[in-house]
Amino acid sequence: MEVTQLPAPPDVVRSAYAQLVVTDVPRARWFWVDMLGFHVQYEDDRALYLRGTDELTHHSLVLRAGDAPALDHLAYRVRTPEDVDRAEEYFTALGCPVRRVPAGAGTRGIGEAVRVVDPLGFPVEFFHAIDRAERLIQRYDLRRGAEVARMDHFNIVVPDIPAAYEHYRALGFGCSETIEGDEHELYAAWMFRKQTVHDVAFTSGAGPRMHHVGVFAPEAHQVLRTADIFGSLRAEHHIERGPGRHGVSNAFYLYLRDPDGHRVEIYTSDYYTGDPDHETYRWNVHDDRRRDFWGNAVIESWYKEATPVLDLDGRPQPVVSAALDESAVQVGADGLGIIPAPAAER
Ligand SMILES: O=S(=O)(O)c1ccc(O)c(O)c1
Ligand SMILES: [Ca+2]
Ligand SMILES: [Fe+2]
Repeated sequence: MEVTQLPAPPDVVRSAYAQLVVTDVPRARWFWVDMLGFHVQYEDDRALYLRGTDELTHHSLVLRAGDAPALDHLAYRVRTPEDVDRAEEYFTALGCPVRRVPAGAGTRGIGEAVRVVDPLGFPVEFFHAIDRAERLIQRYDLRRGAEVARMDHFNIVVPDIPAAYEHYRALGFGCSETIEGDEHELYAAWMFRKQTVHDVAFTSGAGPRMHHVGVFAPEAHQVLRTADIFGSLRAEHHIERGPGRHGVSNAFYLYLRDPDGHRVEIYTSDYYTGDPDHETYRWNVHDDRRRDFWGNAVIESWYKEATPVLDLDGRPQPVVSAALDESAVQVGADGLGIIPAPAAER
């Protein structure tokens, strides 16, 4: 049987923005602007267009009003206007739902774009043109809370990690780290186009669902200060996991849940991955330093809870249950309270 050649994939530069549905815009503004320190590039009573201090383009997060919390779409910036056409051709050839979004007809500040439901069931936009924005990098007088610098990555919940890995490999993403079983079955993977640990990562579970957006803070100090601020304001119930040091990525982290339950990670101090022969670092699922380098337990809600995603017409996508469940793997302190015997002294 003739193997049909897929057209060239779009040249993805980076994970660029997420558009989330929130049920109360003023409450979301308190969390994402007042507490995390995102800058408001544009707002009205139905939506907030936000960006971090280092971001020179219109936004990296859109919060729009809706009846139920959901991911409206993830968006990757592509290198050229022609890559928007390549995205249309590539995902059409894959048999995915594809919709052209003319400049001005979609998300404010974004030019010509293509939206697809990708093979993993996620609503994803590919765009090149985005409005420039005022340089805020050295406006220390405007920094607040977590002092969010930029959007760093998307983490998505998928029932089939190998399928997600193959899809993003075909899009030209590198793989910086994985979590694997004793027979090398894939439990999680971190993949990149920009030269850091990841633009996208996969958590095993019922999907398609969005696990979290990861936002970069300048240093560990901001991560700790964020936890202190939430504590000071009797908002500590928004803290879900951390602060801590990741095994995978080596980043210092804190996970929060926003008023609609959307998960956000305040993340800093990962590493460079830009050399052409960069090698994947592989963790064993039984290594209890993989998710927290100090062995702190991963709270069950972190594995189980995630945000529903919409199709191109705004309808919630049905989810498929996972093949592998990392939280069920009998490992050290991951919520099972079983402290392993000390590893043999090296
Ligand atoms: O918990 S993990 O160390 O696996 C991890 C590493 C990097 C991330 O961005 C993350 O969300 C989770
Ligand atoms: Ca553990
Ligand atoms: Fe993350």
